[in-house]
Amino acid sequence: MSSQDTVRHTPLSMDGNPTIDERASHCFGCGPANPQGLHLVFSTDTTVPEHPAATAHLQLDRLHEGPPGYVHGGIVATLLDEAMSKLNRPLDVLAVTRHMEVDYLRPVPLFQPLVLISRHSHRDGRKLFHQAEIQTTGGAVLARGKAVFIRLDKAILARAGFTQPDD
Ligand SMILES: CCCCCCCC(=O)SCCNC(=O)CCNC(=O)[C@H](O)C(C)(C)COP(=O)(O)OP(=O)(O)OC[C@H]1O[C@@H](n2cnc3c(N)ncnc32)[C@H](O)[C@@H]1OP(=O)(O)O
Repeated sequence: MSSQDTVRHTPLSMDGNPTIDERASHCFGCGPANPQGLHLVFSTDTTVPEHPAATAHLQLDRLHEGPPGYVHGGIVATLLDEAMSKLNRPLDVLAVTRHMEVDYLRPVPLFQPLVLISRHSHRDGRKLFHQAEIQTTGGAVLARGKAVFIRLDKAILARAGFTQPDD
C-alpha cells in the first residue's frame, strides 16, 4: 500500500493521539495532509472584530468538474461551507454547519482564478449566521451561500466523537 493509501485508509482512531490541529489536517477543504483535498488557504480579516471575513484564492481543474468546463455543484457548496467555517476561529468558537443555502448564480469555471470570500453576519445565542461568495477576480458573483453554524460545547463535541476521552 502506498503512503497515500495509508493516509486515506487509516481511521482517526488508529492515528495515535493527535492534537486537534493534527486531527483537522485531513479536512477535505483545507487539510494539508489530505492528498485528495482542495488545500484551500485562507487569510482572515478581523479589522471589524465582530464581523470577521475570510478570503482564499483558488483555481480548480477537471478533478472537480461537473458540467463540462465548470465546477461540480457539490464542490461549489463545499467551497462556500469551508469559507464560512473559517469565520469561527476568529470569533473564538468551535462550530459546525447546521443549515446551508446555496444560490448557483452562474456556472463556476475551471482553469480560471477565483476568489472565495466569507463574512460573519450576526449571532443569536449558539447560532452563528455566516455568508460567502465565489467571485471572479473581476468581482462578478458566481455563487452565494448563507449558513447557520452551531457553537459546540464539550458535551456535543464528545457525543459527535470530535474529542477523545482525555480531552
Ligand atoms: C477544519 C475545519 C473543518 C470545517 C468543515 C466545514 C464545516 C462543516 O462542514 S462541519 C460538518 C457538517 N456539519 C455537521 O456534521 C453537523 C451535523 N449536525 C449536528 O451534529 C447537530 O445537528 C448539531 C450538533 C449541529 C446541533 O444539534 P442540536 O444541538 O440537537 O440542535 P438542533 O435541534 O439540530 O438545532 C440547532 C439550532 O439550529 C436552528 N436551525 C436549524 N435550521 C435553521 C435555519 N434554516 N435557520 C435558522 N436556524 C436554524 C434550530 O432551530 C436550532 O435553534 P435553537 O438552538 O434556537 O433551538
